[in-house]
Formats: sequence, C-alpha cells, structure tokens
Amino acid sequence: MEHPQYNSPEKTDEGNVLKTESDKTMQKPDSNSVHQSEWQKNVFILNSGTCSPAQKADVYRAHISQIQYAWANSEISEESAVHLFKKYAERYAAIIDSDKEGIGLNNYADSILALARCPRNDSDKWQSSLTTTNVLKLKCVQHMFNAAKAHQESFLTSSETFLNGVSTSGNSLFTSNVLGNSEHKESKHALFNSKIQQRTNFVQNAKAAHLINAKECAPSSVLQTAPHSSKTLLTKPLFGNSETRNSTKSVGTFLSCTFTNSAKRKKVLSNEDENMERENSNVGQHIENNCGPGPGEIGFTTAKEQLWVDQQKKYNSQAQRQAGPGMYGTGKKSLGAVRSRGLYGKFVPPNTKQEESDNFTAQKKAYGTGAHESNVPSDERLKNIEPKMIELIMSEIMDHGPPLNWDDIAGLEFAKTTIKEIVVWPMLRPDIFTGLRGPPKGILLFGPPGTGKTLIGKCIACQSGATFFSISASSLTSKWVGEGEKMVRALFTVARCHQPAVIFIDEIDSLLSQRGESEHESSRRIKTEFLVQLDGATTSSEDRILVVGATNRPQEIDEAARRRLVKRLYIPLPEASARKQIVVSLMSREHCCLAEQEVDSIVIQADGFSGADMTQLCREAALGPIRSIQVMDIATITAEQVRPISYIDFQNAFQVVKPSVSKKDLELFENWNKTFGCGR
Ligand SMILES: Nc1ncnc2c1ncn2[C@@H]1O[C@H](COP(=O)(O)OP(=O)(O)OP(=O)(O)O)[C@@H](O)[C@H]1O
Repeated sequence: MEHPQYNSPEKTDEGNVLKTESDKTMQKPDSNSVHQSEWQKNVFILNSGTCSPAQKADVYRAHISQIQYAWANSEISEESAVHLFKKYAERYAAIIDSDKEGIGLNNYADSILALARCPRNDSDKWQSSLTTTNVLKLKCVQHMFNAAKAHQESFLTSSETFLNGVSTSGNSLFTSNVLGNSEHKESKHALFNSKIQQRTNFVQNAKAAHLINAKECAPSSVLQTAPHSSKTLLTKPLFGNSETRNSTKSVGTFLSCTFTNSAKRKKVLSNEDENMERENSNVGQHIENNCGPGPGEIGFTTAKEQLWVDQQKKYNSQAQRQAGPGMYGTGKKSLGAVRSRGLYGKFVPPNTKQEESDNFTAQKKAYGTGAHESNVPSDERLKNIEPKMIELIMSEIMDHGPPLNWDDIAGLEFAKTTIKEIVVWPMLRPDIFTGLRGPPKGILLFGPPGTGKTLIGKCIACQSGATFFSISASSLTSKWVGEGEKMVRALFTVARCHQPAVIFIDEIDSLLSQRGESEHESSRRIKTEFLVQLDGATTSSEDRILVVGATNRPQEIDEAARRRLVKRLYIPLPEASARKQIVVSLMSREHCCLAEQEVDSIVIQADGFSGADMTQLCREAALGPIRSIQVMDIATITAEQVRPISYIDFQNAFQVVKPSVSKKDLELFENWNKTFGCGR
C-alpha cells in the first residue's frame, strides 16, 4: 500500500487527526492525488456524524499507516509519532483489537507494536490516560459489550484483566480486548488484553484448544482470527496465564471443564486415575452448578478453580500413597500431608484438642510397634530433601521405643518439674501457653554421663505426644561427612512435618563447639545450619519443635549456641533416694531376695554412681546366681532352679562396677551450673 506524503503534524483534533503541513502537501495535485482524495473523503466521513464503525475503522487505519509511513521516512519526529500513536491508542483502543473484520484494526496491531519497540521510539515517556476504570466507560467499549452479549455463541472468557502496558510500559500500543461474558457470575467484568504480545499468546492458546476441541467435539471455530465463523468459540486464556502453564495441564483443565458430557471426558482422561477423574468431575460439577456455562457452552477456569483442581490432584495422589489419614500424633508415619484445605472448604484447624489427646493415646499405643506406614515423602516441604535422608531419619533417627513415664526416671525432681512446666504443658496446651508463657524452642541438659538426659528427652516427647528424633551430634559430623548440614536441614524439615516434635541431640557440644582455628570447614557449616534451623524454629510461632541438647561438656559449647538453648538444666548424679529407686525398680522385675536394709546398704555404697552405673551394678549382681551354677548344669537347669539375686551378689558386683564420674568432673559441672545453669 502506498502512503501519501506526510509532514509533521501541527495539531490534532477529535475528528480530523492530521490537519498538518502534510495535509496541505497532500492537497497539492500530484501523483498521490488518489490517496489525497481518499484521505479527504475519510476525513469528511469521520466528521460527518453519520459515519459507521466500519468507516471509522477505515479512517483510523489510514491514519495509522500515515503515521507509520511518515515516521519511517523521518518526515515526522519521534516525539510527534509517539504523540500521535498515543492519541490513537487512547481514542481507538477499543476497536484496535476488535475481532470484527469490518471495524477492527487487528492488521495494524503487530506493526504498530513493532514500531513502538523500535529503538527510535521514546516509549519510556509514553504515558496513557487509559485506566481499567475509565476504559470501561468508553463508548466503543460499551458497544463491544453489547455486541458480545448479542453473540450467544461467542463465549468469551478470561481469568485476568490486563492493562499493564497502559500506564507503565510504553512498549505496548494499547489494545483492549473487551471480552464480555455477562452470563458468568464471577466474571461479569470486561477483561482486557492490553498487550499485543499477550494477545498473540491467547490466539495460540485458542488454536491449541481448537485443535483438541476439533477432535472430540463437533467442529467449531475457536480462533480469534476467524471471528465471523458460524460457531465461534472465542476462548480467552482458559488456563490462566498461558505463559506459565504447561500445555498438558492446560489441555486437561480445558477438557475437564469444557466437556459436559462425562463419557467424552472419560474418554479423553482415560489415562488418569479414578480419583482424579472424580475430582475433575466434581470440579466440573461445581463449575457447572455455581458459575459455569450451560450445556453445550464452553466454560473457563478461574485461577482459583485451577488452583483447587491442582491441589486436589496433588492431594489425591498423596492419599493413594498413604495408608490412611495422617495426624501428627500418629503422624510419625504420615508426614501430615493430607490436610487439604480446598478453596471451597471451610478452614479446619490442624488439630482439635480432642484429636490431640486421641493422637497422644494412639501414639502411645503405636510406640514400639516400629512399623512404618510409608517411607515415601508425601509432604510438599520434603520435596527438596533427598529421599535417602528422609528414609534414614524415619528409620534410624525417629525413635520408636516404648513409652516412658516421669516415674521411670529416678530422682531429678527439679529438672522434671521444670521441664513439665516449661515444655510439656505448653506443648499440650499451646492455647494457654502463649506469649511470655510460650515454650522455649531449645533446652540444654548437661551433666555427667549416664544420668538420664536421654531418658528425659524421650519422656518429654512421650508425655507431650510429640515425635521423638534422637541423633548423636558426633554422628552428624563423622557419619555423613560433607553432608552433615544437609542432614541437619533434612532433620528439621522432617520434624516440621511431624509436629509437635522433639529433636534430641546427644553430645551437642561436638556440634556446637566453640570456633577455633583448627575447626574443620564442614563442622562449621553444620553448626551454621543448625543455628539457622534453631532460629527458624524459634522465630516461627507456629512450629512446635523442641530441640533438646545433651552434653557432658557444656563448657565447650559455643556462646551463640548457648544463648539459643535458653533453659540449661543440670542433670546431676542420682541422690540416694534416686539410686534406691533404680535398684528397687530393676530388682522388682527379677527373682530377688534383698531385705530393706540390704538395699539401703547398697545405695550407700553406690554413692557417686550415675544412673547408668546403678543399672550396670544391678546387671552385674543379676549374673551372680548364674555364676554359682556349675557349668555342666547350665544346659539342664530350669529357670525356677536358679537362685534369687542376693546381697552377696551386689557385694561381688561392687568389686567390678566402679563409678564412672570423677570428683573433678563433678566440680566442673557444678561450677558451670552456677555460672550458666538455670537450676537452683
Ligand atoms: N535417673 C535415672 N533413672 C533411671 N534410670 C536411669 C537414670 N539415669 C540413668 N539411668 C539409666 O542409665 C541409662 C543411661 O541413661 P541416659 O542414656 O539417659 O543417660 P545420659 O545422661 O543420656 O548419658 P550420656 O550423657 O552418656 O548420653 C538409662 O538407660 C537408664 O537405665
């Protein structure tokens, strides 16, 4: 197409956009006289007041091509071109992208965009007065609305309103694509596609949808580029943001909400499992019932609905992998992933108090079964964790031992009372232990070896209905060389999936030892990761993870780590009463004939023994009766014929079992307790 010569514009007005020098030039009788007369005719038509939309469109087309031509030939300045394009965009935005061949300017959209993107374009300064609100008031937009209503068969859909380019990006020539679906409850508003680029994507989507549709349904035209076809299916981004969804998903969504005929849908979705099919049909039903189009019409999926479908798909596949509904009490195995809150479902708190106590009971029963319902990570949070680590944590670090009572721990009354107050009750009743009463996220149990620190950690978990993870810090640094920090991260992540959880870290000093020049890089990384995780657990008010660190060398713990383990409790050697309790408790399960005074005597003799030493003493004494049997009789003697454990056996045991804690060590603990401990 040839263009009339055109110089820089002098002024513009409503009807006659280009009353410029060029107009004067054009009026000169020259080789372009044909175009001039066309131009004049157009101007006349536009000003006449009787011009039809189609005629208007012609005039606009001519104007735009003139600007393009003039600018391309450097006949008008960049600024003028930008100014003119802006004017056009503001005035004719609504018809620029019209689907109607007669009145639309589609053919020009791409070239205008190309020009707009040209380096010569001063597009950054290009500000439009169009907004999402005022564009709706434009007459031509209203006209489009009505036209859309009139076209029952043109079901125009979209899930998003785009007007991004209008105010910020000068790169776009403003095209508004007014898509009306007055029938739809949720999308009565007109939707715009302000970027031509987005419009192109849309056309591609529509093409794809058209192709699929053509296979399964009666032939119909989908493409925007053929709006005049008899069965127009104008499908605006059915799939939300077409740029970010993969085509398979889009197709699935499209099909699931498009086909009202379930048989057809079944056919199409035949590779999907039954659950998914049901969900899709439920969603389809929901859409049909609540906001979807009627039979035979093409529906669209809002972003919300799409999210819901995706969630359902995900949780369905998880549910299949799990043996049953998971709750964190019993959730040692379930990873708690089935708490799906659909967009249409009411919020259900993760646990009611009733559930919690049920879980606790159930967990108590389940403790010791050691059965794993599933080792497959089914929680979203675990997706970035190596499966082998999860497996390891579940099988080796997660404790499945028998339940423990506070009474099983002899003595240590102060520590037990404090722990019940600050940890167990808050974990059981997070609703009343809020704010300042909130539980600490890290506690430190320090004291001589074998005094019951591990027992306390386990008991906290049992009594608060928490999952117990027990790991030795030295194994973190040695066993998983180079992977220690990953392991720490994995451990905390798994624990978060099993809340409430107690992470017991024995020998925590080797993990959190003070920094030194000789410190290995990998140890430093593990320590950093641990502190990060501990802080994460501390700052997140929702997380119910308690880290219980145990150490025999509290003085070696790094200052920063010490500060994070806010409650530092001294677990001393058992007092006489505790030692007695251990002996009585252990002997009560055996065939024993100890008198009360004999027990007291044993307890006095065992001064300085740790709980573990006491246990060892009893085990040694228990072997006494066996040692008194002649070797040749061992094979034939019955259990009843073995004599009971007596005082003499303990006397013999004292010969070989010695206290494991030195006085010097005890002094160290006591001093450290005075300085940093939270005991009396
Ligand atoms: N207070 C206690 N009451 C009953 N048994 C105890 C007590 N303390 C220790 N024991 C016995 O000693 C064993 C070891 O206890 P535990 O593992 O809890 O000690 P620990 O302080 O964690 O030791 P370490 O510092 O060496 O890890 C227990 O299995 C138990 O048999």
